[in-house]
Amino acid sequence: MAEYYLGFDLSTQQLKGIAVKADLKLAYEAKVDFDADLSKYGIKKGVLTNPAEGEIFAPVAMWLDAIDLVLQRLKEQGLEFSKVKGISGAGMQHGTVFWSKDGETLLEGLDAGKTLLEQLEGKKSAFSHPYSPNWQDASTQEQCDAFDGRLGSQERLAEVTGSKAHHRFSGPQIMRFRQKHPESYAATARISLVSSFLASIFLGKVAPIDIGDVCGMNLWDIKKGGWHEDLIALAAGDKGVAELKAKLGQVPEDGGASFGSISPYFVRRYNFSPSTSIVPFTGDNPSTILALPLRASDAIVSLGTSTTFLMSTPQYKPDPAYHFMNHPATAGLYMFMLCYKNGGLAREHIRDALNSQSSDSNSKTWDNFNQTATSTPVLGQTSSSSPMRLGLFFPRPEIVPNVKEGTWRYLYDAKSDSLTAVPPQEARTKTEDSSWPIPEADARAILESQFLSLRLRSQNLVHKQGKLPPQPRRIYLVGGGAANPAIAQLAGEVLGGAEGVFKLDIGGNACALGSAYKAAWTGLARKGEDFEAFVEERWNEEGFVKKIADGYREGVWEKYGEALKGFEEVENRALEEKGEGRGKPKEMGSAITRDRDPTVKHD
Ligand SMILES: Nc1ncnc2c1ncn2[C@@H]1O[C@H](COP(=O)(O)OP(=O)(O)O)[C@@H](O)[C@H]1O
Ligand SMILES: O=C(CO)[C@@H](O)[C@H](O)COP(=O)(O)O
Repeated sequence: MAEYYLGFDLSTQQLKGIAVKADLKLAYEAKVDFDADLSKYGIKKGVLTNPAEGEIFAPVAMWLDAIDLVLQRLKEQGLEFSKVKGISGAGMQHGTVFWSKDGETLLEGLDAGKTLLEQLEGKKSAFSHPYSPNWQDASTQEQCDAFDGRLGSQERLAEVTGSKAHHRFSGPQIMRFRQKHPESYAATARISLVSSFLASIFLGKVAPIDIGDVCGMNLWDIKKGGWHEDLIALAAGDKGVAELKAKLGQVPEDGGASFGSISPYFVRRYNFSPSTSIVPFTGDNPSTILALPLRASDAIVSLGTSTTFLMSTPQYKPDPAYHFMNHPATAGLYMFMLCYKNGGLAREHIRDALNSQSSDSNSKTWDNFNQTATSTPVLGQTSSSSPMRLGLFFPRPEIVPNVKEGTWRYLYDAKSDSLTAVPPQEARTKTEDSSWPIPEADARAILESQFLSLRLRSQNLVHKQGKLPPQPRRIYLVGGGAANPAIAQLAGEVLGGAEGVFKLDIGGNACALGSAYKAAWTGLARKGEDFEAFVEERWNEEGFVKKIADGYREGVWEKYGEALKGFEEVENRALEEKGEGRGKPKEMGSAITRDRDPTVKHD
């Protein structure tokens, strides 16, 4: 009898669910698109905003609706839930859900004849606050300054927790929630991350936070393997340490140990077997690295709403310029991550500007954007001596670097190492128009800019590839943007990749797939078999991945290397003009000038 393992991904714009068989082959997949399916919540691109305070958040009720809907869709496709042996999942990182004092009782007593929404957001609410702060939120600069200051420096905070303070990280967010909504904070019995919220629904009680995802909070001491007392005191107020620890709960060390069996609600309502195991749900990025048997110097670029760059490494080399987190399945491994807020939506802005000039001005297709990006020469140079076009395109405040929203366009002369600002469109003359036609030149420039930033910050973590200079061995593209051939081409041109640029050829969602693999590993692995060995054994290279673009191109990769210095300077100018937070002048430099020896271990 076939048996299935389910993986979910609750991300910014969708909830996706997929089922794999024991050989890890994809069997079923379904999704709920929040804007298309649940527009009644008034969301746009999955979220609500309060621009006056830089707040971005999502209604928890919408996610409850989405869970019922995605299960219905999986059922309609023919998935027999009684054959599901294990469930895991992932949630967008950093977001918190605040459970009320009634939350756990309501979860435990769910009536299979009613929907989740009716019962958890009904007469009594399971939540002390109806919204979950979203990772795009930028309202916590004051709290971030306090977090960076508490341990003395951004470097020290990064050393202890894996990251300097970030607006979206749960610690600063919880601190602000306590300050802004003291009554709701007092009425909060438990706090979940988005991942552990989703696990809680399936488990029928509040599930623990996962060992990988907990590193996205600025509250967890990675080396100690426990909550950091001083940072908890900062978020909670000095007298509230024990209270906040109780709200957050214990974090199990083993990311693969089952939490127990599925809630009776899903047994009765959807006919799951009562023995279906609920396996720790982790963050969407940690889960994504589980979808591939990553080797040294392999990199994943996730092109969702955010752009993230992910590597799996045994080295813990924290720095304020990026993030380190515990690997979600294997103790002793870490996930290296860069995360950009201006990913998919920033590219869409330029796509829409180009399409608005065409006959079908409302078109949402990428053809125009792709054709324009690939027909523009490398860095916009018409000859090897003409200046390079370097830009930053941030319609929303950015994380890397920490600057407010804005657009910067510069012409860079690599020989004299000088930058000339391109004036805004309304103040431009005809000559300048040809040096940077807007929006045409933006199509290539935004892709180059996004990949140059990744290259700049990851160059210390990649190794020589045979005779080729240090660069990724393979680049794997995942997320919505991975479907785009122009993006794949530019990823290879800028970042290299000795073997090329690849994408998963199994379904549309690496993150949910990674979760389903974890559920399968927990259910099927031999005693002591680690996650990597389990996946490697079942890996079918031809069936699972597909090469979609060349990587390293001699001459082109080196040309982008010449642009890095100018690009770093463009970021510095943006930081000077619109940077946020303490330490803004250091933010960039540290990424390139610090130790260049990738073998150095910090203990
Ligand atoms: N063909 C395409 N080319 C470029 N970007 C695309 C394409 N298809 C989808 N996208 C982008 O993918 C994004 C959604 O990606 P997805 O990984 O599903 O998002 P999330 O996980 O953040 O909800 C959209 O914002 C869109 O910009
Ligand atoms: O904030 C981060 C990671 O630190 C984001 O990557 C979120 O985890 C959201 O991811 P997507 O919705 O873009 O997949």
